[in-house]
This record gives sequence, structure tokens and C-alpha cells, in this order.
Amino acid sequence: MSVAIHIDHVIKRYDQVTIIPNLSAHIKNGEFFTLLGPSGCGKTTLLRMIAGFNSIEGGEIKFDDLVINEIPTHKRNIGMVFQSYAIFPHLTVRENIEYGLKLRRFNKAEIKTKVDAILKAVKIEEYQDRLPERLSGGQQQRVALARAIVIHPNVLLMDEPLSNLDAKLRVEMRSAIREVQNQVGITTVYVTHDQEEALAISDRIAVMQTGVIEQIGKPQSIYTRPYNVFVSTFIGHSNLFAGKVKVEDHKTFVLFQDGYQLEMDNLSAVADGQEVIISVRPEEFSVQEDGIQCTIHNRVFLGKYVNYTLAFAPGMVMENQSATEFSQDLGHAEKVFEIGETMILRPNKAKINIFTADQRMNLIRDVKQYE
Ligand SMILES: Nc1ncnc2c1ncn2[C@@H]1O[C@H](COP(=O)(O)OP(=O)(O)OP(=O)(O)O)[C@@H](O)[C@H]1O
Repeated sequence: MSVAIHIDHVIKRYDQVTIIPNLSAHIKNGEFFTLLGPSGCGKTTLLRMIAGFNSIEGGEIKFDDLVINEIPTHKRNIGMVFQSYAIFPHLTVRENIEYGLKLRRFNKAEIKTKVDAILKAVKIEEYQDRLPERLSGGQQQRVALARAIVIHPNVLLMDEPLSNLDAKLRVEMRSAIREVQNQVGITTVYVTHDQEEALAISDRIAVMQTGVIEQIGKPQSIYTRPYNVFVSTFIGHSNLFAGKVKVEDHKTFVLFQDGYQLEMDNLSAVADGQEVIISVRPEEFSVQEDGIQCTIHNRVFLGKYVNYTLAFAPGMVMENQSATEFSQDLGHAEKVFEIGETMILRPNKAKINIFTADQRMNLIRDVKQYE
């Protein structure tokens, strides 16, 4: 029986070092929930707490109403898939999948029915009599997935399951995982540091940094309305400009350094003169007669799009950010620009995000609308 997972104010320390100071998240029954963040942010640590491999120093984790803090791993009824396939090399595919069912003392007929169904669901029927050494990485990971879900676990926990596969297979396998998860409807917690994978596979994502969840939301809402600069730059590319607020005649503008100004009617709690950070996605510029001026530093054709790397006047762009980019949709472009040419770009004001100068808060009023 799939369950909801309630994580309330959990604390994790290794020796004297606090890795997770106070973390809460509520994962719905049947949801595909992803922990996303840079290396070392505590994703695996949290997953291992849910699994029962790590002690919990404070707070509680519940499966539905049951507090599991002190329940040992083998009694939590968890399915797990890791980066290493962890399948038995001396057993065939079918025997690998049967293993957990035999331990749970299902009878022969039940085992056969369940294994047949899962072999079909993960599309490895034709390899069922092979030993793992004669399977590709993707096929082995399918076996690991089948083995984890055949026991009908309460939750499925996956830690970077695709990171040993090549890029093409990763894309193929993430669809396969999602398809199977939809079919069996099991609550899944998935760990990755790959933002594209997270966006593609998840119902909701928790973006983590140094033991803290910075934002929980649907992929689209995290991409379009990130809570802070960290999320904005970790998920997708963001162009960051230095800006200032101007309030005049009851109207609010954001000013770019070169004097270009955009009237904004959806900002909350800003003061005249307040310094802000303006964040624009590469696809949210359009070529116009007035806007911010730049020159084209580089240009890459990507079929449907052209990606330009841009150079702006000194002081326009926030320091320490990666290259400023404009992604031009060739379906709508009147002109393709050459390297060295000047271009005037207007940001789409409905889609830009404005952050406080300390980078911690999005000032757009509807930032929580999608949650
Ligand atoms: N057994 C341990 N003892 C001491 N410190 C640990 C232990 N395991 C992890 N840590 C520390 O806890 C922090 C979080 O590690 P964790 O493995 O959870 O990160 P992660 O987000 O999963 O990273 P990655 O993507 O690299 O796997 C790191 O600073 C790590 O060094």
C-alpha cells in the first residue's frame, strides 16, 4: 500500500556537524517527488533517513500517520534503486525479481503472476532467462527497478539511478521509470543533481542547498517563478541584471543600468531607489526598437533556435554569473544576427523575475500561485 510521507522538522548530524538543520516536506500518496540540488547539499542523507539507514536526530518522519523514526529498514517496506544496479550477478533476471517475493513467502503461483506482470511493465520479458552480465546498463537498471517495485512497497526510493548510463539512455530510461511509476502509482522519492532530469520526471521538486529546501513546487512553477536567485540559476539558465526600483506617480518601474525602464504592476513591497536583481530567461527576450542594447559575442545554431552569447555595457550584468544568453526562436525571427552586430532586446515583463539585492526573495507578487 502506497503511503504519503510527512517529514517534519527533521535534523541530521554527523558527529558534531549539522548537515540538515530543520527540514520539512510533505509528499503526497502516489506522487513522484524529486530532491534536487548540488553535490553535498544533503539529498542522499535525507533519502537515507526515509529508508532507515540514517538515524534522525530531531523531528519526525511519518508514513501516513505512523512515525517511522525508530522502525528498522526491513520493516518499512521500501523499494530502492541506486546508481549501482545492486542485482545479483549469479541469478537470472527472473530469479533476481523473484527474490524479494520468496523472502516474503508468497506461493509459487502468486510469484509467477507478479513477476510476469512486472517483466512486462518494465519491458524486459525477452531477457528474463539471462544473467545480468549479458545485459546493457539500461536493461540492468530496469531489472533493479522491477525488483524494487514487485514487492509492492510503501514507497520507492531512487538515488541517482541513471547516472551510470549514457545521455541518450538516461533520457529513454527516465521516461520508462515515469511510465512504470504511473502504472503502479507508488509514492516515489527520487534524488538527482540533474535539473533537466528533475524537470522532466517529477510531479514536484524540492530544490535543496546546504541542508535546506529552498523551494518546493511543480517543475513549471519552479522554472517560471523561482523563490530566490539560487533556484533561478540552478534550474535552467537565467540572465541576471543589476537594477533599481523607481516609484513615480503611483507607478512602479524597474530600471536597468543603462536607463531602460519597464513598468511593473505585479511587484510587492518595493521602495523607490531599492536595488534589485532582474532575472530574464534566455527565451524571454524579443528583438525590439527600444530595450537594452548589447553586442553579439557568439552564436550557435540549434535547429529551431539560435543561441546568442551577449555582451552588455559595463555594470549591466550581475557579477559572477555565467554568460548572458538570448535564445531566438527561428519560427518567429525576422532576422538572424551576426557575431559583432548590435542588438536591442526587450525582456518580456510578464515573465521576468525581480529579486531583492541580497538574492533571497522574489518580489513578484504571484510567486506562489502555482503551488
Ligand atoms: N557518513 C557521513 N559522515 C560524515 N559526513 C557525511 C556522511 N555522509 C555524508 N556526509 C556529509 O553530509 C553532506 C551531505 O551529503 P549527501 O551525500 O547527503 O549529499 P548529496 O546532496 O546527496 O550529494 P551528492 O549529489 O554528491 O551525492 C556532505 O557535506 C557530506 O560530506
